[in-house]
Amino acid sequence: MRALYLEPFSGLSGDMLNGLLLDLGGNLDLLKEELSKFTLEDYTIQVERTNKSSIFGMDFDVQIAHQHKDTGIKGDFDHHEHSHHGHHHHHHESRGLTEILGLIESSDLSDVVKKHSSNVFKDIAKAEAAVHNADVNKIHFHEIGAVDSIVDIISFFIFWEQLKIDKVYSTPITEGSGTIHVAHGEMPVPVPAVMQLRKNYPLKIVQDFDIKTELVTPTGLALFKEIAPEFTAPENMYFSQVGYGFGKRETGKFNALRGSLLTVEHSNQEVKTNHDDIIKIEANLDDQTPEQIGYAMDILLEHGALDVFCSSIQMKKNRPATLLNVLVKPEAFDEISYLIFKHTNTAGFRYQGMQRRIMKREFKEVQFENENLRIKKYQYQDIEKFKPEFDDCEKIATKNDWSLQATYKKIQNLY
Ligand SMILES: O=C([S-])c1cc(C(=O)S)c[n+]([C@@H]2O[C@H](COP(=O)(O)O)[C@@H](O)[C@H]2O)c1
Ligand code: NI
Repeated sequence: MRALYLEPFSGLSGDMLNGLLLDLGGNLDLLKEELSKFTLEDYTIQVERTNKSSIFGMDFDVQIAHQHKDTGIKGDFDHHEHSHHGHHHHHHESRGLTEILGLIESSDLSDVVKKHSSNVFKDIAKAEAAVHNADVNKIHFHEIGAVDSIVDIISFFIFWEQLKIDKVYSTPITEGSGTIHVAHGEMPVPVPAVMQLRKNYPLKIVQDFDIKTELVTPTGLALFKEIAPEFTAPENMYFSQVGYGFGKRETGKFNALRGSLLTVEHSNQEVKTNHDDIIKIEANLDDQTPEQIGYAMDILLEHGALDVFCSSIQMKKNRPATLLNVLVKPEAFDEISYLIFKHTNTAGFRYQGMQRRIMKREFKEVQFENENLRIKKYQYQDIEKFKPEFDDCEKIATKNDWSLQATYKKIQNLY
C-alpha cells in the first residue's frame, strides 16, 4: 500500500498541491501529454525546482496568455452578466459549471481524472453559489481564473493517477487571518468560499493570527476534500520520499506544502476482522527467465499484492516452467491484472475469488536498547499470539552484535 502524508502547515492551494505531487515523482511530460486531450486556450505550465529557506521543492505555475500579473491574485469568478462589466474583454469568455463538466466529460481524459475533477468543480461552484446567492449553474468561472483553475484541478488528478496513492493522511490545516483583496473587493480570511467548503465536512483547521493573508484557497481546499485525508498520523508505515510544493504569497513564514510518500507492507497492516475476500491469480510461465520473474514479483508486491509466490511445474512439450501465484484484494485486481500483462509474457491467467479466515492483527510499539520494537498481536476468539517484528529484531541484533536467538530471548518478556 502507498499513502500520502500531507502537512499543510502553510495552507493549501492548487499550485502547492501540484508542485508537491511533481516533487514526489509526478511526470511533467506525461502530464502535458494528458492535458493535450483537453482543449483549452493558450496557457503554459511553468515549473521550477527552487528553494525557500534553502529547502528545495517545486514551484508550479499555470500562466495564461495576456494575463496581467498586477495583483498576483487569480480565480476571479464572474457571477454577473457580461454586459454589466465594461472591463470584461471579449477574449475573456466565462464558462459555467455545465460547460466545464461537458468539456471534461467529452474529453479523452481517464475516468479517474474525469470523476475527481468534475466533483471538485461541482464543490467549488456550490460554495460560490451559496456565498453569492446565485444558482449553481449560473456561477460563471471567469476565463482568467478558470483556465488556471481548470489546469490546476485536472493536472492534480493526472499526477494523482500517476502516483497510485491508496490512502491520504494529514496533519491539521493552518489558515492565515486578516483580509485579502480580490477583484470583487475585500474578503475576510478564511475567504467566504473556503468557509462554505468547510460546511458539514469534518476538517481540522487552525488559524495563524500572525499571518495576515490567505493560506487556504478554495481550489486547494476542494482538491484536499476530494482526496479525503484522514486526520491521523499513519502507523506502521515507512517514509519513502519527502517533497515540497511552494506557495506564491509572501507570508513571512516558510510558505510550502510538505508531503511524504509512505509505504506499508501488508504484513504490517492492522486487521480488524476475522474474515475477508481475496482473489487468487495463477499464470503458467514457460518462456520467462528467473530474473524477469523476480522483477515482476517485486513490482506486484509493491503495488498491493498480498502475496506472490512461485512453484515449479512441468508443462506441455516437456517444458520446465513456473506457476506464478498472486493473492490480491478485489479492489487491487484491475491494477494487478494490468501489471501481470505488462511484466510477464503471459497472454492470459486464471483467477478465482476466495474467502479467508484470518486472525485480527494489531501492533504495539515498545522501546528496547534505544530502538523501536514493534510487536504484532494476533487474535481469534480467545486465542492470542504475539510476534516481534523481524526487521526490528534484526536491527537490534546487528546493532548489539547479538545472535537473533539471543535477541528473541532478551525481548521475550516484553510481550
Ligand atoms: O472572485 C471571486 S468571487 C472570489 C471569491 C472568493 C470567495 O471566497 S467567494 C475567493 N476568491 C479568491 O480568488 C483567489 C483564487 O482562488 P483559487 O481557488 O482559484 O486559486 C483566491 O485568493 C480566492 O480566495 C475570489
Ligand atoms: Ni466568490
